Amino acid sequence: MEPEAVDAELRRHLVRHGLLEAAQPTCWKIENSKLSGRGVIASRDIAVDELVYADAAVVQGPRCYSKYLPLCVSCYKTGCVLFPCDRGCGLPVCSEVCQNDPHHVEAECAYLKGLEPTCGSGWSLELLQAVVPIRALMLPKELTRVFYSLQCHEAAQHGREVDMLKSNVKGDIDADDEELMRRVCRAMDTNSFETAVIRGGKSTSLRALFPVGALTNHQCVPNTRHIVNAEGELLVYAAVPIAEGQEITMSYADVLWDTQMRRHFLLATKHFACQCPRCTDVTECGSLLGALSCAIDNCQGNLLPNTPLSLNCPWTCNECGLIIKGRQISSIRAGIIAATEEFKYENPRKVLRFVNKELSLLVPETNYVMMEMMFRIVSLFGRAEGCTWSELTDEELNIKILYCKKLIQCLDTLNCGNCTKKGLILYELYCANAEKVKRISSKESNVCTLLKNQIDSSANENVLLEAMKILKSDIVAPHDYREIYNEKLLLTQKIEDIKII
Ligand SMILES: C[S@@+](CC[C@H](N)C(=O)[O-])C[C@H]1O[C@@H](n2cnc3c(N)ncnc32)[C@H](O)[C@@H]1O
Repeated sequence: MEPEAVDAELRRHLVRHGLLEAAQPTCWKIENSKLSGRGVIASRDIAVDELVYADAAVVQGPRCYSKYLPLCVSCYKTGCVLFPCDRGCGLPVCSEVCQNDPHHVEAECAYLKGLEPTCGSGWSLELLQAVVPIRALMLPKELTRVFYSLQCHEAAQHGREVDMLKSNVKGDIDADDEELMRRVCRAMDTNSFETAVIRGGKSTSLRALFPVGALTNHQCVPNTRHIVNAEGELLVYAAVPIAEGQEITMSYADVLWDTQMRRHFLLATKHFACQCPRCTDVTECGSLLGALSCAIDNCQGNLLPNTPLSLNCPWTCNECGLIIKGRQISSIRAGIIAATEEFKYENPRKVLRFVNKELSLLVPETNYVMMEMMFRIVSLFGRAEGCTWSELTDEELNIKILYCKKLIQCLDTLNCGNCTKKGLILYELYCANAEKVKRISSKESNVCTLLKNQIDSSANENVLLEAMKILKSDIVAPHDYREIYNEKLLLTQKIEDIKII
């Protein structure tokens, strides 16, 4: 579909959801992109932190990976007792209320019952994975049209949900329904976003199709960040100032991954070979996220790829000039990744021991695996079982603060601006600083130290404000963040009310 027609379709979608007034100007337009196909282009200068667009999902539901399942098909609760829906649709629910929820009864439940699931009195994980394309069948015509305006991966694996559906029911599927469901699967694999809902204080990962989001192309240093709010809307903000005519981009991969990791992921999941400025730069914008330690004794240099876009190129040390073949680099990388996998999901203290005793001997501190481990320690110190705030030693608290600063420095070197990851790390830094101030206040009686502590405490409030400016009402932020955010929001509203009175 031509950019102008897609632009009009998207505007109708946003107006239908009350996210745009008819004829209201926007700071974006859909045009042909220099990156690929069509893209979202800035129609005027956009300031940092300005809302670029808010988008509503056309369809939302369980992800198609058993890792994120099972869950209740109605409320999406996980980690609870699930039982098969009494109506015999073959899907799991967690309560009578969920079983009788009209959204479930009138949609996937009615459709599946008609097809006679083969799981008998049980429920099927495979049918649960097919819920999103089934839900798309119930959408009004103007919404199914959206799926035909989007780019779609054509490979055979995109549509396995429909294959799973067919092998789990006795009845025949209407040919038109199958065609639409396969289109939906392909469109979801190309364009869907990971979203989440909070149930029982825990977040469940879901997938959703946001049409304007689906037109937003990728860059490894994107100029936006995005959050999903409690209403399930996608909110896209400028992470850096964006000039009129520039393409609005987001990252489909983790910004802290190195070039090989990101390019491999993008090729495998989104079927394109990224050639953005970061991917072509040997140092990855100076971050050295891909660098490996030189193999020569006492050499402090870094091994860097000669031509980063080619997977098997030789790597050269930037100090001593040592050249290592691409094949050897691949096996070194594979060894590091395998060693890391073992510790990745361990208790954070074990991760820290691994970082200090093993990883630091294998890779320089700038390497992305190191960053990944630091991020894990930062996210879990203060929260994980056995490592709650009162259980952390002073030394561990200082390590958390140090890692927060290193991670922020890396994001700033990449020029990621006010990206979501920075917001999350700033919040962790705020929490760790606050704990440190609390500890000093309870131990000290020296007036000068207490005064300095008070100054540190008020400076720390600015760190919290910075984090809040970025994360806003993001539902995947830690639950204690969301509590603080809501409290501050309430306070601001009260002050506004007083001003009006
Ligand atoms: C969500 S769509 C983006 C919109 C798409 N350009 C269109 O015209 O509908 C994702 C697909 O766009 C393409 N794409 C996005 N960013 C790209 C980039 N930086 N370089 C090359 N292709 C890209 C890839 O084919 C990817 O699978």
